[in-house]
Order: sequence, then structure tokens, then C-alpha cells
Amino acid sequence: MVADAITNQQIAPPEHFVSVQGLCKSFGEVVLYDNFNLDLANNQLVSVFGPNGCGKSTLINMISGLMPFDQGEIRIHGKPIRRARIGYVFQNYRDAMLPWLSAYDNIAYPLRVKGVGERECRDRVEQLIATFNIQLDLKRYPYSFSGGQQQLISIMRALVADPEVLFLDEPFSALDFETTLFVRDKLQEIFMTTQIPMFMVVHNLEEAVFLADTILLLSKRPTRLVERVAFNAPRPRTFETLSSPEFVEISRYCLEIFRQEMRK
Ligand SMILES: Nc1ncnc2c1ncn2[C@@H]1O[C@H](COP(=O)(O)OP(=O)(O)OP(=O)(O)O)[C@@H](O)[C@H]1O
Repeated sequence: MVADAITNQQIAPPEHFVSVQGLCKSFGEVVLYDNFNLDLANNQLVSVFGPNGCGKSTLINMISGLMPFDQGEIRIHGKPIRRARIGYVFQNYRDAMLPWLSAYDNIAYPLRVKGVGERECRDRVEQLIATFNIQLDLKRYPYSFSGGQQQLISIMRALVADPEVLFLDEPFSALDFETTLFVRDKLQEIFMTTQIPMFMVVHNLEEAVFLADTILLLSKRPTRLVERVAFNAPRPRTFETLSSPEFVEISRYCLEIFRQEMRK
């Protein structure tokens, strides 16, 4: 009995923040996912990298509940998507901001949609910007901020309703290099402070490795998980991380897998 209990404990699945089983998705004749499975252990920052058009955005949109799928099951922390609290940061902050609302009202928007009272909205937004030391005049409108500042505002908006998971679809791709560094550091700080698991699609392999605990390498269509690669460098990751042997080795390894996949 005791032995059984120990065995059962050992085989019991770890807590997963995302669990995907038997996922199928096609667009017309184009099969993107055919019986795709994925489990992501809790408290991780997971990045997704793969060939152009393999279905990275489609995957993040299905898992976050923004896009329907044909077949399969997706659970967030063991629950159906509709019962999970989800934060989503879009690739293009210009389209994602509501331009007629101030930065403050953009951040507070998800709370207002939920019917949260004005005082609680204000407390929550103020707490958030104090925690992450956001020094912006939130009375201003989105267009008056730089790209990095707007992306930061959209990250604050995604966090304001206390999400269980944060999804980010290429959060740096519309930013210049300098701004990318700033937003990337802020994202890492948010992850380290909140421990909210993050699932992030990234276009650039080094970006995919730098912040991640796990890098998911996807194949060409129909899309499979080719490999999940662990990157265990200590946090915070800094400029020094970029030249560390483990970063160089993991990046090289991911690139090699990617190139093998492209040759198929
Ligand atoms: N709503 C849609 N209707 C029809 N086809 C679609 C739709 N959305 C995506 N596709 C197609 O599905 C494929 C995967 O698209 P998706 O944007 O998910 O890939 P991706 O890996 O994120 O691409 P990229 O690397 O270019 O950002 C592409 O061929 C795309 O044209």
C-alpha cells in the first residue's frame, strides 16, 4: 500500500498551467495541427519558436481562447479556458491600445468590463504601477507615448485583472532594439515578482532563449513539437547571460534543431 502510494505520487502529473490534448486545427485544406499534445509545468516562462507560418500565433490564440479549434481539449490550470483568468499582450500595441482612452483608462479597461467599482480600479492600477515602478503620466493618451511605453501600458493592462497566465504574441517584434531591451527587462521583472506563468511566441531565436525556462521548438506544418529545451540560467538574466557558455550552447543547439527541421 505504502509502495503503491509512493508510486502514485511519483507518476502523478505535475501541476500544469497549460494542458493541450488531441488538438486539431485546419484552415480549409491546410492542416495546421493534427492531434497536437502539450503539457507545460507551472511557474515557467515558456517561449515558442518555429518556422514562418507553422502556426505559432494560431496556437497561442487557441490556447488563450481567442480562436476556436476543430477538435481536442485545452485546459488552463486544469480548468476549461472560459473559467481561467487570462492576460494577453498583442504583437502590435498600436492596434491593441484604445486610442480614445487615456493610458490610465486603457489599463483599467478590463476591470471596468468586469464591473469593478471606480475606487477599486484606481487602487489596483496604482498598486500595479507602483509595484513595477512605471513612471509615466497616465493621463496622457497612448499616441503620445513611445512604442516601448505603449507596449508597457498594454502589459500593465494584461496584468491588472490578476491573470493566472500571461500570453504574449511576439511582444518585441514591433519595437526597436533599445526599446526591446527595456521591455524585455521589465517583463522579466514582472515574471520574477509575480511568478505568473508566461507563454510567449517569439520570432527571434535568441529572444526565445534569453527569457525562457523552456523553449518549445515547433516543426513545419502539420505542426509537431520537435523538442522542448530547458534553459536554467539564473535570474535576472543580463547582458552577461548573453555571452555565458550555457546561453551560447542552448542557442546553438536550438538553431541546429531548427535547421534540421528546415531541411526536411
Ligand atoms: N484566419 C485564418 N484563415 C485562414 N488561414 C489562416 C488564418 N490564420 C492563419 N492562417 C494560416 O495558417 C498558417 C499559420 O499562421 P500563423 O499566423 O499561426 O503562423 P505563425 O507561425 O505565427 O506565422 P509567422 O511566423 O509568419 O508569424 C499560415 O499559413 C496562415 O496563412
